[in-house]
Amino acid sequence: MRQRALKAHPIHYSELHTILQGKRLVAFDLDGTLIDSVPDLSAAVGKMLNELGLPSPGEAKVRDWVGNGAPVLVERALAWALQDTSEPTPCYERQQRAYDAFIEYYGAAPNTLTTLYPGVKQALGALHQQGMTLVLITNKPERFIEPLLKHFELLDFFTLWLGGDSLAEKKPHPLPLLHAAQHCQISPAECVMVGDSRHDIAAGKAAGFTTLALPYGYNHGEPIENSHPDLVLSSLTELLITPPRGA
Ligand SMILES: O=C(O)COP(=O)(O)O
Ligand SMILES: [Mg+2]
Repeated sequence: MRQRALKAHPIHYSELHTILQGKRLVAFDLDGTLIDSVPDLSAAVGKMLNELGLPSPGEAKVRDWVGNGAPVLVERALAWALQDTSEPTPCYERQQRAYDAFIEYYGAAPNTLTTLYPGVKQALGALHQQGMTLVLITNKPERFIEPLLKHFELLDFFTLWLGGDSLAEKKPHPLPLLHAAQHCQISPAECVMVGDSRHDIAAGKAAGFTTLALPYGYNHGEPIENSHPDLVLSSLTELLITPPRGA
């Protein structure tokens, strides 16, 4: 059942300061955290299903299917489209054809309808300026990361980016987070994971990172508060709050 997200309370400087104190690395999720990519993902899913003679699901459904990487997104879309047909479980060939078509359609138009969320560039810029090491950890296939970051002029902020297919495990497994920390020679206790889904928060907790959540992204229709992150921001603009006068 879809629940209404709890309204994040306004963040006080001291709260954020405590969370970020002594931190040296911030790992950002991509879809639903930095970019609202569902319109383009949904268009590609629709074209893929139409090519197979199946109906388009529309953006609202796709929004709830994003978060476990492209193969699972395609699996969920096929399961929805085939549920009332004589082939409720697609054969391997159909699954593979669907995945290849999705990758082709999404690769052809990954940033036509996709937009940056408020405060993203400013927050990344401010953290980078403060000397924080920034990494990007998404479950999206790695091939799409660099073109998207380039398109939105975010690439230069990041030291490292990992996709769902970059390593043997993806979020909610802690491996990509631990890999990033080790690569940057920073201990997990000095790292923060910022994301919109339960997979980001679970991976962050399992890796020993502090966890910050955004409530506006894609979390399978559930409030992110259910995952008990260390702090919920209402937007990345809140990372820009400055000390109160005299603090
Ligand atoms: O491709 C996905 O499933 C979503 O990727 P994310 O990890 O950037 O939210
Ligand atoms: Mg996400």
